[in-house]
Amino acid sequence: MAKKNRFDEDERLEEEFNINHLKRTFVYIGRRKKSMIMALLFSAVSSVCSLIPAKIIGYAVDHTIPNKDVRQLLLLALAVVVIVALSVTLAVIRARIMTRVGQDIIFDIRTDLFNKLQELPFTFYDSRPHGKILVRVINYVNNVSDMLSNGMINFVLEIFNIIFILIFMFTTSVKMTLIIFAGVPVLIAGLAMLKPRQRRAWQIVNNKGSNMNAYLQESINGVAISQNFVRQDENETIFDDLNLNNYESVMHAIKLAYWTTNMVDLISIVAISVMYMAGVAWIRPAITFGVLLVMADYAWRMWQPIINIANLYNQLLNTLSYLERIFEIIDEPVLLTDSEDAKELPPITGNVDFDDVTFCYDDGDENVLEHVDLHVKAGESIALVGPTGAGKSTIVNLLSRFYDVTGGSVKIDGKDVRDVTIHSLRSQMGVMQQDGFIFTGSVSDNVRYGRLDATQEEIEEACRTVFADEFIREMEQGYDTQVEDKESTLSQGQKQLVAFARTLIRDPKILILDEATSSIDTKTERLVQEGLDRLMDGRTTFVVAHRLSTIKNCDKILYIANKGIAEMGTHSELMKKRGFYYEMVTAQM
Ligand SMILES: Nc1ncnc2c1ncn2[C@@H]1O[C@H](COP(=O)(O)OP(=O)(O)OP(=O)(O)O)[C@@H](O)[C@H]1O
Repeated sequence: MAKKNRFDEDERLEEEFNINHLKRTFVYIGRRKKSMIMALLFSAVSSVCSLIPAKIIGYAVDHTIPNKDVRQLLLLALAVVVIVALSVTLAVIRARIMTRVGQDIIFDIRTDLFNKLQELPFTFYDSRPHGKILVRVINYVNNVSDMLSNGMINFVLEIFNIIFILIFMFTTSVKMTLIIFAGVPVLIAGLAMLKPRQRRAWQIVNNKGSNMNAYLQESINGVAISQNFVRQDENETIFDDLNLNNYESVMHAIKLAYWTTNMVDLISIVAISVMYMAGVAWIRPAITFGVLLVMADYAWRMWQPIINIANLYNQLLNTLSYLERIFEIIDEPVLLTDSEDAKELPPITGNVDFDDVTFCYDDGDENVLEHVDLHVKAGESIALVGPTGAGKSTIVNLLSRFYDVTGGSVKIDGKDVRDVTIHSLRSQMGVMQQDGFIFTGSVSDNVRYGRLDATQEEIEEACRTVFADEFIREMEQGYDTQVEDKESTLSQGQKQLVAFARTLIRDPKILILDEATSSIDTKTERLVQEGLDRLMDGRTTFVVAHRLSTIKNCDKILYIANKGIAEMGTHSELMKKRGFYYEMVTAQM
C-alpha cells in the first residue's frame, strides 16, 4: 500500500527557505495589479499627509505662538484638520479596496486547489487523512490572503514611510536623525539571527494544527462507531494530546514573535532616549524646542514602520509555511493524463480484452496481477470474487484507466485504453461504488448527476426501471425531497437504488459495480437485486460481487487469487469443479 500519513504523524517539512513560493504568489497578486497600485497610491498620499501636521505644529511653536499671530494660528489649525481628514479618508478607501483584493486572492487560490483536487489520483487521497487536505483548502488559504493583499501593500508602504520620514527628519535635523538611525543595524542583525527559528516554529504550528484537524474529521466521521464501542474516553485522551501539541507549538511561535517585537521596542526606546538627551544638551543655539518636538514625533513615527515591518516579517514567515503546503497540492502530479496523440473513443459496444496484463502499484515491490488474460463479449456480466486484497478492485480500476498496466494491455472494442482520451473513455462507463453515495440536494438532482440534461420524465423512468420510484413517491416531497449522504432519510438499500437510477440514466455500455457488503432487509435486498438485474441488462458488467444471488446470475465468475484468475466459469461449472469457488460458496452457506 502507499505510504500513508496518519493524524498523529507530522508531514514532511521543507528544509530550505523557499522564496519561490512567494514569487509564485505574484501570479495571484498580478491579476489585481490595478487595485493594488491604487491602494498603494492612496496609502502613500495618506501617510505623507499624516507627516505634515507635525511640521505645522513645530512651526507654530517656534514662530506663530512667539509672534502671538492668532490669525495664522487658526489657519494652521484648520490646515491640520483638513490634512488629517484627507489622510483618514484615503486610508478608509484603501482598506475597502484591499478587503476586496484579499477575498479575490482567496477565491482564486481556492479555485485552483479545488480544480486540482478534482484531477488528483486516488493514491493522493489514500496517502493522507482527508482532514489534512481540508485544512489546506480552508484555513491555509484564509491565512495567506491577508499577507498577500494587505501585507504586500503594507510592506511597500512602510518602506515608503521610512523614506518619507527620513526626508522629513533630515530636512529638520541631520545630527538627530543619525542618532535615531544608529539602532537600525543592531535590529537587522537580531532579526537575521531569529529568522530560521521562527520559520521552523510556524511550520511546526501548521503540522500540529493539521494533525488535530485530521483527527477531528476522523472522529466526526466515525462518531457512531466510537459511541458504539464506548471509546469516548480514549478519543478524548488522543485529542487532548493533539490539542496540547498544537497549543505548545503556537505558544512557542508566539514567544519567538514577541522576541522580535520586544527587540524592536527596546532598540527604539534606547535610540529615542539618546536623541532626547542629545536634544536637551544641544538645545539653543543648535536646536530649538520646536525642532526637538518635531524630531521626537518623527522618531516615534520612524520606529513604527520598522516595528510594522518586523511584524510583517513574522507574518511572512508564517505565510511561507502555509504556501509551502498549498503549492504542494497544486504541484502534485496528475499521474494519468491523455497521451499526446490520444483520440476520442467512438461510441462503444462493450467488448473488453485484458491481454497478458501485469500490474504493480507505483510504490509496491510486488506485482498485484501477473499475465492476466480475459476476453469479455459485449453484454456479458462478469462477477469478480476471491479473498480480500486479491486484486478485484485493481482489475476494474485498470479498465477505467485509474492506473496504467505495467505490462500487456487493456482494450475496449479493440482499442487500447491508453490511446483514447480519458474523458471519452470514462464517459461511456458507469462506475458504482459500494454505498451509492448521495450528494446534497433533491432525489431528482441525485439521479440527474448521471446526465445533466436528463428531463424529469427520464429521471422518473430510470427510477421506475430500477424499482426506486415507489419508495421515492412515498416520501413527503417525492422527487423533491432533500437528501444528503450522512443523514438517514434514505436507507442503505434505497441509496443504492437511487445510485442505480443515476447510473442507468447515463446509459453506459460498460458497467462497473462494487457491490455493498452491508446487510439490508429482505424486501430491499430483493428490490436491489431486481434493480441491479434491470441495470445490467444489455451492458457489459463487471461486478465485485458479494451476494450469492448476484454472483449466480452472472455469465462468468472469475475467482481472483494468486495474482490472477485462479478459476473461471459459470456458477454450476465452478461448483462442479469443487475448487476455490466451491469452498467459498459452501463456507458462506
Ligand atoms: N493505491 C494502492 N497503492 C498500493 N497498493 C495498493 C493500492 N490499492 C490496493 N493496493 C494493494 O493491491 C492489492 C490488491 O488490492 P485490491 O483493492 O485490488 O484487492 P481486492 O481484491 O479488491 O480487495 P477487497 O476485496 O478487500 O476490496 C492489495 O494487496 C492492496 O493492498
